[in-house]
Amino acid sequence: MASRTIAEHAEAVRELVQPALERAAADAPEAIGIADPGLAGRTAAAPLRSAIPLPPFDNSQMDGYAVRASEVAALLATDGSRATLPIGLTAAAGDPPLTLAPGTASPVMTGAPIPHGADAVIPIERSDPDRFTSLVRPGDAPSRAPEGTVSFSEAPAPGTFVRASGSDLAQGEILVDQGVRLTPARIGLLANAGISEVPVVRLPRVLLLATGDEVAGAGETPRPGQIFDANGPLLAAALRGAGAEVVSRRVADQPAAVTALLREEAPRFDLVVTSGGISAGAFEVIREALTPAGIDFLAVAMQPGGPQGLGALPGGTPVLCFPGNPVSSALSAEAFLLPLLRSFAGRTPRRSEHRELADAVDSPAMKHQLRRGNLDTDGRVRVTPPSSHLLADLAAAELIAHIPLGVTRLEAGDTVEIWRLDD
Ligand SMILES: Nc1nc2c(c(=O)[nH]1)N[C@H]1C(S)=C(S)[C@@H](COP(=O)(O)OP(=O)(O)OC[C@H]3O[C@@H](n4cnc5c(N)ncnc54)[C@H](O)[C@@H]3O)O[C@H]1N2
Ligand code: MOO
Repeated sequence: MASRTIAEHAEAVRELVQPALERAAADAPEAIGIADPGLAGRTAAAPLRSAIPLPPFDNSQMDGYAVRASEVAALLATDGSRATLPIGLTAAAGDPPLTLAPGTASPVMTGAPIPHGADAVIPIERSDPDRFTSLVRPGDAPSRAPEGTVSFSEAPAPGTFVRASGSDLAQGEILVDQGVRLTPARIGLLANAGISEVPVVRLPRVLLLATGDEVAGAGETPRPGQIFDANGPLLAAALRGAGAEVVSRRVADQPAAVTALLREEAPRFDLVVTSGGISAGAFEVIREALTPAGIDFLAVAMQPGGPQGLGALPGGTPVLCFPGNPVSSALSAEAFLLPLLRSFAGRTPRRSEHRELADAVDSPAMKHQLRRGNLDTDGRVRVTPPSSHLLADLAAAELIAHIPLGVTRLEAGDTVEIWRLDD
């Protein structure tokens, strides 16, 4: 069996899978409602521009009085310490804009349209009295008229506490560009501009096949010798988390059953991922079913995750075959597939850092070793044992430490590359 480096196999997987992802991106976009939580994390399929300026109209940044700055300045120039103005009609948020009568100050609430004629807002706490004494809105009974006066001791500069129309985004500007991932803030921005449906790139569709007669599904009663399926749910979660739509199937250890299932179902998917049944045993269902179809089974110089398979199925759908040990399956996805899906979904790659090891680590000379671990309180890397059935250790890990090919031992204090498993 030929043995490849992680980088070489990652490149082979990229060459196989990337064209399928690109075909998915070229498909007709899906429209998702702006308030649908499923919009989060999707990718915009077209540039979206704002039909309106944001904010759409000049509005107040404070609860206070809308004034003409020049009138307040002129009164202060005369009196020296106080500018006193009759109180005008009140502008509340949601009201249509009113007109500020000359020589008056209008109570205005945060978010309310700045009255025509006003050009500044004086916050209520800088007004005398520092509470509203007369609040009459244009729609109130005709018999009611605003009463009393309000005084100010400072003249605001024009524009003070006015949120100008278009100051967030001008009309016609791009809200979200094509290919951009829809974060909560971007969804909020689109909503603010009145977009009700967003065209998004359809998700890559992955058929996930967990094999193994020893594997019982959730809710089943395992027979003696059986274990519960960990890889199906683990890989489904990993692929979904990286931005794929996943359909999971379990199949008996019969090559004919695998072949029939794939012939029937694979053409509807962008990618097939299998777990288990690919190594040197006597009953390697995936290897037996797919070798005649030209799928390549090989060894990557990597532990865990050494045995791998890849190729295109007869209908053209690419298939990746991961080894059955749960940690091997998880790290195969982590090393080869998730980076492609994350990048397709507009996500940043896993953060890679270099950190000191807390303890010495041994590693086979001819393999990259991917050890799971955590940072200790001094920020040094502490790894767990290497066996690929230790799923509880992976579940508790915050990082993967990469001990490169050719390195047999790293001492405490040596630097090691880590990938952070933040999300
Ligand atoms: N003689 C050799 N034996 C093995 C070799 C080898 O080179 N020579 N490689 C070992 C390595 S490394 C790995 S990894 C495994 C890979 O084997 P398979 O991909 O064929 O996987 P299985 O044999 O089907 O299963 C391995 C292991 O994982 C458990 N498993 C499988 N599916 C699931 C699942 N869905 N959920 C939970 N656990 C699962 C399965 O019961 C086995 O214990 O081969 C080594 N052997
Ligand atoms: O490669 Mo296996 O994945 O070491 O356990």
